[in-house]
Amino acid sequence: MRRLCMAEKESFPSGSSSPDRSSGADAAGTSAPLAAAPLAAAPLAAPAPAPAAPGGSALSIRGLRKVFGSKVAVDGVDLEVPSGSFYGLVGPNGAGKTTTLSMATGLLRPDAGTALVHGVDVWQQPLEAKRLIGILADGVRLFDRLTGEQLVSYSGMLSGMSRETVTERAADLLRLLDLTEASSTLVVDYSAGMTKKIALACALIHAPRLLVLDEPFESVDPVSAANIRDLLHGYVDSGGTVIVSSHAMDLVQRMCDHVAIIAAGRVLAAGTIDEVRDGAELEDRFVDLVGGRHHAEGPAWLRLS
Ligand SMILES: Nc1ncnc2c1ncn2[C@@H]1O[C@H](COP(=O)(O)OP(=O)(O)OP(=O)(O)O)[C@@H](O)[C@H]1O
Repeated sequence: MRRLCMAEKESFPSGSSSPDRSSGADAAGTSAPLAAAPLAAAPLAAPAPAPAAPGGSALSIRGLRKVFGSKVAVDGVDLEVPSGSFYGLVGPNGAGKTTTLSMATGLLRPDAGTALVHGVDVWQQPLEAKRLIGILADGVRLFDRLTGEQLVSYSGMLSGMSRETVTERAADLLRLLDLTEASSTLVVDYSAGMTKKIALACALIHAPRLLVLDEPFESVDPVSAANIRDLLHGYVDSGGTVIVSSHAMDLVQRMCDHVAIIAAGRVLAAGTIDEVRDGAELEDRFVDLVGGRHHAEGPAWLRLS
């Protein structure tokens, strides 16, 4: 969230770039560390080769922990995200989803624990790890005085791709995300949904092995959301891995093959969708596990008759 911007500035190791520094490393507001990591040009739907992944995990998290003052935001999270999976991360507001994903992708330094992306330690080998990751972070600022096309193109060029490849991919992404008409508009003038989509394009342009998307469908219209789902399914079918945090349980149940339910900084359940929902609807299982339903009609003053 907005707070993340501050945390990021403090959390980057010396020698690596904070996502919102003016180095230009983070045209997407999300992928600054990629700037110093030249990437081989690759077709959009064919993620770049990755080091061998022990156990076939795209992301392996062990004992991640983060404390803000007296608030334990993430309290020893373990997660195993299989390579080639479409993984949903769900939890109530303030559960620690954004904090967990930020630590797992190198945006926020953990107090404890490790995160391996395809076997590469995100905090020990940050540049190598970040080549493998595309991030749509929630609430991180973009370079919004660029046009949509410039923002996506610079994200690609900062990843080391040739201008020709970047131009081709940027045009593909703008078209797929229904942003071609708005390609010359400054991002600051975009709607919330358009901003989300352009940030997604920035996360995709270097064809990462792992896509981490925090609330990618928030504010996005239904047609664009359907197009994005198709795009992501095609990416997963080609060998990529998607982790998506969302509050839309029905969407996660339909779209993902794995899910983890997180609350108060801990994982309450994780596995395939069928394992976690255990014969019930995912939403009902979520409410059962997380609790907090009030079953009240609200205060008397709010009842109009
Ligand atoms: N930089 C920060 N400083 C202080 N507290 C923070 C910071 N970032 C997160 N928190 C706290 O950590 C907890 C987890 O926040 P986080 O944003 O990870 O939750 P979330 O599951 O993503 O929530 P939501 O679904 O509402 O987006 C919350 O209590 C939040 O207030």
